[in-house]
Amino acid sequence: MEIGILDIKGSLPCFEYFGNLPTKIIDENNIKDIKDLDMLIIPGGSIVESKSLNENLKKEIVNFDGYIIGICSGFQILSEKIDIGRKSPVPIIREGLGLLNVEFSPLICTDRVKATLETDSILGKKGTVGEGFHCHTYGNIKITDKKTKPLTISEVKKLNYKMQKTCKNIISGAVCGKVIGTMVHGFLDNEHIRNNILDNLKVDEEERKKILEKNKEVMKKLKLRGLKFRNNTNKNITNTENKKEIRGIILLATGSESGKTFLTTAICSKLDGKVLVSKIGPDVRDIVPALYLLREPMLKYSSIKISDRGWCEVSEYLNYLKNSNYDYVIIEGVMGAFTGALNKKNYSGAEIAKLLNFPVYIVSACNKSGIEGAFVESLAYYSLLKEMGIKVEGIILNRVYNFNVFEKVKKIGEEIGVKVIGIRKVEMERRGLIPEVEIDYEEFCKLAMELDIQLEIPKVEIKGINEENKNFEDYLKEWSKKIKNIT
Ligand SMILES: NC(=O)CC[C@H](N)C(=O)O
Repeated sequence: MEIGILDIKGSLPCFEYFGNLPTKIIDENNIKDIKDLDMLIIPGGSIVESKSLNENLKKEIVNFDGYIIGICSGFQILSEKIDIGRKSPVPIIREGLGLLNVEFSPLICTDRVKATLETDSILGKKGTVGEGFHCHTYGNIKITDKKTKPLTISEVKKLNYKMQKTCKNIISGAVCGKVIGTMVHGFLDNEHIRNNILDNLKVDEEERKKILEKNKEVMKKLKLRGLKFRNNTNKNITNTENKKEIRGIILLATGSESGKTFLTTAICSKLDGKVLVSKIGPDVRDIVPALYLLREPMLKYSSIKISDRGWCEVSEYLNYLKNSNYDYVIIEGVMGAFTGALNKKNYSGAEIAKLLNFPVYIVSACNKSGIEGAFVESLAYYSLLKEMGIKVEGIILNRVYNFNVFEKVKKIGEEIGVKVIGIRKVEMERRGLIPEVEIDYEEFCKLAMELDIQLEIPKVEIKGINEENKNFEDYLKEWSKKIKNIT
């Protein structure tokens, strides 16, 4: 039994485990081997956005007569067409392979879901339920012909950033003969789904063992291939020592669109060792570029809940870290550090940073109020975060366009003991580099790797939740009084 996993530009072969089924890596160099496979798994990623399929690869996939399972991006390329024109006044249509009679258009979802099989397939009988998660920008599915049947229905709560009043069932997969597609990542990692596949392919015990053995090797290789993205090629990507220190930071911004995702990705590209990258709040799409270069899987711990939104509670997160062997933990904040703080308790990035008790860097971009304005704004954030008892490691001014000016604010920072780091402006105006509308992981990661960024990442002590009775309003009042005293 030979099960291929496609590892090409923009694909995420380590995002999930695919039931530990893959026994062979298929890339640009051995596409001729596709025809000899029993099954081809096409992972998620930005395969459409990265324009990764060349004519030869297309031909091999279309002519392949074994099973094909496409997940998310892998599903999209099996369809007829994909409109990736999010926030574009006109649709931006990319042709798919047409193996499934499906059309895709923008629909954002990052929920963890229960998904139910709508029809019998090698994944199991109709009515079988599995778990997994969505992580897409273009996930609206229209089936255009009866030949193709809905495969999975997902129960979702949040679509296009909006909480639904009640849980909604959306079509999340399609099947036509031996071609299968689903948006649900991790679906094959459900033990019973994996077993159904092996049963339906009539794989005996002996062969199952062989598959597992081969899969271990495949996983190792896939992971090592990711090193091409690490600037720091000490090649130490697995930390085997038990008790050792974890270093970590949280990037909290003064507002959205400050380039947090780009910085998170760039920082991860410089690190050596085992890295956990997580997002405060539910929008796990932001950490996918970092996972792309780290070749780490998306985990429940990839999203830290902010109020009731997201995947795992702060306490669960800290527990997980306590028993982990990570060298680094990089956490990307959400919107501005204080956005939502007066709304409900623990509704802001700053409050989550406090609960985690991790050091923080404040990120402020210079493109709105200039280097001067960004510095002033960050200082205000700095002092209020301090007021809240949060450790602030420093200020990162992003998109610095003039280093003479920057040096002046840096010096002023030095005089008061505040570390100010300047990151040069990177030209990122075109689609494919803007996470919010379209992102090509390969291009985005290449740019991130080239970024010169040197940060002190301090040791963190993983304790229990750092909870206090005071709420944000109290801190804000106290801090405001101090400002009043200046006048
Ligand atoms: N996770 C994925 O495979 C994402 C697919 C595609 N890039 C989208 O955002 O819709």
